[in-house]
Amino acid sequence: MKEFIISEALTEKAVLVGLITPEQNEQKVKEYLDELAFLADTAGAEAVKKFYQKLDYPNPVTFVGTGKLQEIKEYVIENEIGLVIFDDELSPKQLRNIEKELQVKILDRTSLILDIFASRAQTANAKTQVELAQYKYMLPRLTRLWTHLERQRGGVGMRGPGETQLETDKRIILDKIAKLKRDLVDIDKQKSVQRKNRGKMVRVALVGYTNVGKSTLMNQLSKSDVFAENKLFATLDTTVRKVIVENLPFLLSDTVGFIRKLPTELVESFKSTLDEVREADLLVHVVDISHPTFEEQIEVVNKTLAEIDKTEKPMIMVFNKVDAFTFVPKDEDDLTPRKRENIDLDELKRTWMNKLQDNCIFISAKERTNIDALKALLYERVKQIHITRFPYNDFLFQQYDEE
Ligand SMILES: Nc1nc2c(ncn2[C@@H]2O[C@H](COP(=O)(O)OP(=O)(O)OP(=O)(O)O)[C@@H](O)[C@H]2O)c(=O)[nH]1
Repeated sequence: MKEFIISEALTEKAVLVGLITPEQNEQKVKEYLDELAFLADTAGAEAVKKFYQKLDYPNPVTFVGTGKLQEIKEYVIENEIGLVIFDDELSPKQLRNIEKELQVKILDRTSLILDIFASRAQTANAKTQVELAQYKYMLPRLTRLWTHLERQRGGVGMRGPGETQLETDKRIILDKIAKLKRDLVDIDKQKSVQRKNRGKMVRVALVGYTNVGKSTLMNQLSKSDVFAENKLFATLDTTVRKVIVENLPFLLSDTVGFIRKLPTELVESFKSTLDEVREADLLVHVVDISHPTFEEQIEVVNKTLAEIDKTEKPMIMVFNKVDAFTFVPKDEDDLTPRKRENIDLDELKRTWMNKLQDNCIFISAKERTNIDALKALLYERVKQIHITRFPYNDFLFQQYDEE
């Protein structure tokens, strides 16, 4: 089953395909494909061409229309492309038909993200979570992957009487899923013991869209050396550090970045990573304000948070990368897909501060702009939580004084 992990194959030129529908306008699809190109790059593939098609809804047989598929096919043959990536999730039937027609490797956004996850997973926990997510993704697509095996009845010893190969394969995968889930329960137990052992310290979790600068900020706040890279999902596992501001220690965790269009059942596979979010006392939502679609990224993060944790937690919004914010003036004849084209940074600050009051702050983690102000804000919030929880106990402060 390991051949499902396809990282090694992704060193090739890729073509991207997006559909413009009444739900996804042209500007949005262009932004999605830019992000898909970034994802492809992270996986090791170079996006050399983007194809778009306007349709009322995806073609149930081939996703795009037959004419468009022929156009893609000609391009693929002419330019010796080995990989075509679709921005939306393909049904097993669409996948099968497209593969048959194009005769090259076909991926969709989900399988590409899972491939990146697979190549980034370092610890047993991350590896188990990714493998579980991959099998969950694979299960409904078995007909595509395994029909050729259906004819080879009798070949594999584990098969039950009267079962087709497909049923056997499904059963094998369901068994694997069950085993991975059990493994994760064990890992969860260990992790929750670890979390309990962290004592009474207030827990703060950095959350945010992928590549917004969470690890960079973690480094700045904790002076640690967490891996920060301009690639998506540099952080798959949660890193926890003790941070001390003034005299007040608290625990800060860096979590996996969120991304749009990731199916919820796959998000669930990352349960033990996301437990860090569930069990946090305070969320620090990091935003890349220099990104053209940062508002949409905020929505994706808030939506994902609501899915994984029903309780409303206190949250601070940290608008990062102010150094990279570019102002696009009103009168410029501009083709940009930028939503905020007529807004400068001050106006943006005013808008968000009106909305969130002192629950937001504008920083540059890279250039250390306003980091001290962020520390002061964190100090206030962590102190409040600590005092509410232990009104008669200044244990934490004492503990640190004694160290
Ligand atoms: N210009 C600018 N770049 C920044 C800033 N903070 C981080 N970056 C860059 O943004 C990229 C992503 O940073 P990370 O810290 O890895 O982001 P992350 O949110 O942890 O990423 P994931 O692990 O994908 O979730 C890196 O190239 C950083 O150098 C900033 O304040 N300004």
